[in-house]
Amino acid sequence: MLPQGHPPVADPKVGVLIVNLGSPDAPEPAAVKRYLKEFLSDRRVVEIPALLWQPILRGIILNTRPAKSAALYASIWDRARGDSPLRVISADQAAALQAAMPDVTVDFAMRYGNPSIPDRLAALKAAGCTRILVMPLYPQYSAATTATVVDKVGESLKAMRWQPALRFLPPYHDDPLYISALADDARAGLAALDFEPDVLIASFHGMPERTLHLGDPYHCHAQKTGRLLREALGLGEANFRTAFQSRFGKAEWLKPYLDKTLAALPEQGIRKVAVIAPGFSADCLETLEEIAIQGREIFLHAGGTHFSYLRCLNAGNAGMQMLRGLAARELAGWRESGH
Ligand SMILES: C=CC1=C(C)c2cc3[nH]c(cc4nc(cc5[nH]c(cc1n2)c(C)c5CCC(=O)O)C(CCC(=O)O)=C4C)c(C)c3C=C
Ligand SMILES: [Fe+2]
Ligand SMILES: [Fe+2]
Repeated sequence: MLPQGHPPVADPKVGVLIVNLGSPDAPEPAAVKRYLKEFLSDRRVVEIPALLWQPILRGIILNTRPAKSAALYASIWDRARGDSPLRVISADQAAALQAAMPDVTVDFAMRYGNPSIPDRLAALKAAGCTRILVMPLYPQYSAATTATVVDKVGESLKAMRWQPALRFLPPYHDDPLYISALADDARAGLAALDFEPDVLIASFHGMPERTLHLGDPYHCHAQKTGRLLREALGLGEANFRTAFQSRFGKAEWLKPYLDKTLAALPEQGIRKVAVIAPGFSADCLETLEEIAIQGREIFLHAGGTHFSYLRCLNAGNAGMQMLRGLAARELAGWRESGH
């Protein structure tokens, strides 16, 4: 019994918060503008001094890009559920993880936009979670993704008197659980095609090339995932490529670029390709639009005959088995303690 006048105390619980990048609230210019303003003002995402960058962002980018991006978002929006694919899939992943781990409280948040990290951390705390495992669903570490989740969690905890204990899922780019989930899913995806690809392309989101020289391990993590996936699938180097997509701005980004690769393959006699996106835990604008729509057009226009995009792990069996395994490992010692 608590003494009279003592603030209420919930039964201590363990929480899990899965986090992905985020989407605008609606496929409309005003919502995209709000989202891009938050995203592109993050100094880990655009590493240009704010005094230089903010006038470009507010004066040019936020006046031109939202209308274009909103149209692209509209082309992939999940109409049935009235939401962005990334948010819909994140919700499904959280629900499936919750069903598999009834003794912990699972929720999801988006780094930019909604549901926000401070909001969901506050909800987990209110539900009694004194220990929280944060799982940034980025297999490959980068300062622009993984680190900024940690930053935001830290910022959110600044406002809390009674902070929960925290753990963070480390990058899992070479984890056997991840590689075998990718390989199993890729094998099933390839077997379901009505053609046999000459080449499988593993496409990763790009990063500015200078981040590699500044010590960001993202490029190395992506290359290693690509190699391990190729080996797990038993493919030779001639039948596999790693590429980087979604270049943003005028600087050099990690190469080879996906669009240039797709445009060049047909003249090398490679006319049938499948593309997989192992760096994305959930399908989103960058996969459903940039690869599956734009990538296909580029390849077929260049003389390719067969193109297929293999979807992400999403909330499917292989991916959920992996997330359960990763979560169970990172929670070791917490669940058993009765918290
Ligand atoms: C998976 C890893 C990701 C890395 C690394 C990454 C780096 C990065 N991204 C931008 C700029 C943009 N990215 C955008 C969308 C977007 N990016 C990722 C993931 C990574 N980004 C995802 C999952 C998504 C899709 C979100 C969705 O709602 O579906 C966009 C917005 C879309 C647009 O307007 O075209 C921008 C802009 C930079 C600058 C960067 C590294 C420095
Ligand atoms: Fe991005
Ligand atoms: Fe490297």
